[in-house]
Amino acid sequence: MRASLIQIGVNPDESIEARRLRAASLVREQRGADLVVLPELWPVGAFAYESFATEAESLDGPTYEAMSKAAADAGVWLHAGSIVERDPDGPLYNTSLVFSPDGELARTYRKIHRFGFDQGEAVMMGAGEELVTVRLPEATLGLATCYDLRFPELFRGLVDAGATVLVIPAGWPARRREHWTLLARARAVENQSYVLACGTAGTHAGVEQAGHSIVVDPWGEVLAVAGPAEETLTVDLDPAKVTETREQFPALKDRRLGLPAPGNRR
Ligand SMILES: O=C(O)CCC(=O)C(=O)O
Repeated sequence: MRASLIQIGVNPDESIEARRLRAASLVREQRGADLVVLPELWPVGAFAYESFATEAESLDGPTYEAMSKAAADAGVWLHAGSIVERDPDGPLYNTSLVFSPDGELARTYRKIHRFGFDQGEAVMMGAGEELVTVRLPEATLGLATCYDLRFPELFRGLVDAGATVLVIPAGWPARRREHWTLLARARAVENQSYVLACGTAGTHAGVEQAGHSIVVDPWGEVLAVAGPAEETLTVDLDPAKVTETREQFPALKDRRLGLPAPGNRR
């Protein structure tokens, strides 16, 4: 199963329209891959809070249009990263779009853990309430976005729902790059799953992006890692390795769930 992670640059000197065209053409170049992944909020930039309301799109908006065509032209499964979704009946959401190789919108995922504490995304966007997996012929994707990476219980939920490849588009800041790499490897090891973590490159809204998109196998080995600049990583995954790892080192079977809360026993 060949996966390509497009670590696209999000510098403000490029218009959103131009970036959409460029992203579509980068996706088309990945013909021959099984799965292509773009990062979080790449059209607008994850920290461009002042543009969220004006650049919000409906689920059949311009990013949908461009990515649906690009997936169909390339004949690939496309995790098109996320957009600022305008829900006509609700708040804005940070929503990922996954397309099948015929360009159909297969699933959407609204980011569950909003970043910013009491500011930014955390107050400007609604929180997703649903775990999402996507069945591909070779693997089951478990979807998460950026800050979600810090919440291991989300990934356990995805694994319990059958996920074998955890896909994490992000707009991670450079100043916490160590956390990004460490958490991506931790999520792979503890869940005995592939991790595809695709970040953005460049600087926007004054926030330097970490880049360093990373692919980790179910044993925690780093298969590929990008540099800080725009780059596409292409990696061959072996879906059987998930089953093998889970059978040969069956730690997931040793979980002890439902233990009582701490008591007062001495
Ligand atoms: O958790 C972090 O350090 C970064 C999270 C983030 O930038 C985001 O979710 O947009």
